[in-house]
Amino acid sequence: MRTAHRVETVRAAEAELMAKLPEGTPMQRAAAGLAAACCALLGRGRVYGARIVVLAGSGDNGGDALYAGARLARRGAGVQAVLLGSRAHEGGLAALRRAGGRVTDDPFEVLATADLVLDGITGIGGRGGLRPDAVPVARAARGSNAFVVAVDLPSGVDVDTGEVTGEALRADATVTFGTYKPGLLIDPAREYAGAVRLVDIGLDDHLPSVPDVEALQHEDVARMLPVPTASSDKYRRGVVGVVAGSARYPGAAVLAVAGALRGGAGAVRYVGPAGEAVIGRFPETLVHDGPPSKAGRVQAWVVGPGLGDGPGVADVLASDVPVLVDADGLRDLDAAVVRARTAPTVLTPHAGEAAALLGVSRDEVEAGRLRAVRELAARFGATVLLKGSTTLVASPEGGVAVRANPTGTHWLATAGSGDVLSGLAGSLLAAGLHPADAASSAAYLHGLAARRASPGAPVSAQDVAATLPAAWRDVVS
Ligand SMILES: NC(=O)C1=CN([C@@H]2O[C@H](COP(=O)(O)OP(=O)(O)OC[C@H]3O[C@@H](n4cnc5c(N)ncnc54)[C@H](OP(=O)(O)O)[C@@H]3O)[C@@H](O)[C@H]2O)[C@@H](O)CC1
Ligand SMILES: Nc1ncnc2c1ncn2[C@@H]1O[C@H](COP(=O)(O)OP(=O)(O)O)[C@@H](O)[C@H]1O
Ligand SMILES: [K+]
Repeated sequence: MRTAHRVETVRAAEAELMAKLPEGTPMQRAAAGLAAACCALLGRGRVYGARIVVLAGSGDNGGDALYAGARLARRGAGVQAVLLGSRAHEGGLAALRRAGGRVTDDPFEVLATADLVLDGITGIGGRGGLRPDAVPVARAARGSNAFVVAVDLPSGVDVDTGEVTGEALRADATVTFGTYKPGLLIDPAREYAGAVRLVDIGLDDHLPSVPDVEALQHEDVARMLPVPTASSDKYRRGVVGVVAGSARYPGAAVLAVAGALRGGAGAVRYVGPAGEAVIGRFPETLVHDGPPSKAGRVQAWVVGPGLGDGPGVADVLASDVPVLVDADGLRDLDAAVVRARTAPTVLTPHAGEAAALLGVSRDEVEAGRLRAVRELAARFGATVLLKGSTTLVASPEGGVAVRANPTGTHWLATAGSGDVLSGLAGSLLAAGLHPADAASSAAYLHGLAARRASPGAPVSAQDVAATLPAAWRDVVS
């Protein structure tokens, strides 16, 4: 599990750590880790003679960058510092000078020929986008051929939320200290960070056990996924009911069932008007064309994909088993009805559906995904999976981390892929997973399957569904 903590928590942990250690030790650990990462990025034998530019703001983020610059200068790199902001970190600047580094007053000249740029303009102390004096320098850095390494986080992004409200410096890689920060796991800021490396500075013992945001890794998902045993039968493994599709959108039913069949439930029961299309494609499905409450026992329902104005939502919400509501099922969803349910509910809106549920604009949701997903979970008393470039999963209970999905590809923005996801997550719910585990492991497998089905090229929803078993195998092996 990768865990991320907000600034306030990091500051408190750092204060405890600093009280235990000689002054300046955490910064030296950060700078050593940063310099080592830069050496690895430059490659063996490439540090000596490398042209490195340090962009140093007025705070400790600049201090980290300057001390790392000093270490690189001692290994033979030519290091030039560009001082931005009201002052420079005294110790870092002195160390750089002692090591042979220089301060330049022509940032554009040195950036034009740089191999590597260290972005130490702002770290966790930055507020808002870059200030006007830093903007042209940041643009020149990005426009150069240099590899840009963000120190702790890309300057100009919001650390705690992943929002980017002004100008920020897009990095190729980020070296972050002590713990991930939420903004490094959530778009749009995540895209500014590039590949992220974590440097241990001894903070772990001082951080709370529950982070603000976390991202699953293979081994976490492997622990959650159901495994049949000798005593399993199709009913004990769980039956998932899928209420989806309409005369207009029969394909949504087929795709939701395709996802559900790969999710570990023992059987999939389809309820709705697209039974023929479903059976034609997946004869193993049990179909029923009456109301869901008369379809027979299920352990979890999925309702909504391609449903149009079709019936079924109220019936399913009145059941006493977990329910996942997606797509058309989310339209005009009554928070009081969801809150009154005795079994868990999972909502899986995309940004447009989330915006409608919250009564705000789609842009607002996309710019502030973390706030939106938390607000929806609290308002509906439900687990909420907010889809999009970073899929987030929030739980209704307080004191639980939001999960940011690290897999996926922008090619997933294709019609029907959300239907596959809802079927998959519903199946995992029926198999007995906790709602947040079902939702987040489904998003993880779905994103992995999309990448695996068609690396770097367009992918269809059917391809994603068909590749789910391979993604599952990757995770558990
Ligand atoms: N504490 C520790 O143990 C460790 C901390 N570590 C490191 O310290 C970093 C945090 O350092 P920090 O607190 O000094 O803040 P930091 O991010 O450098 O920026 C502060 C200054 O920037 C300015 N500024 C603000 N907004 C701006 C903007 N939009 N655009 C431009 N400038 C802006 C403003 O200064 P002003 O110019 O107003 O005087 C403000 O005071 C942390 O990220 C990590 O790298 C590591 O060494 C590990 C150990
Ligand atoms: N820009 C993007 N980058 C990565 N994944 C995306 C992006 N946009 C959408 N997705 C993913 O694609 C899927 C689309 O789901 P949805 O919007 O419900 O489409 P549909 O209703 O057509 O099935 C979701 O899993 C979502 O997270
Ligand atoms: K930075």
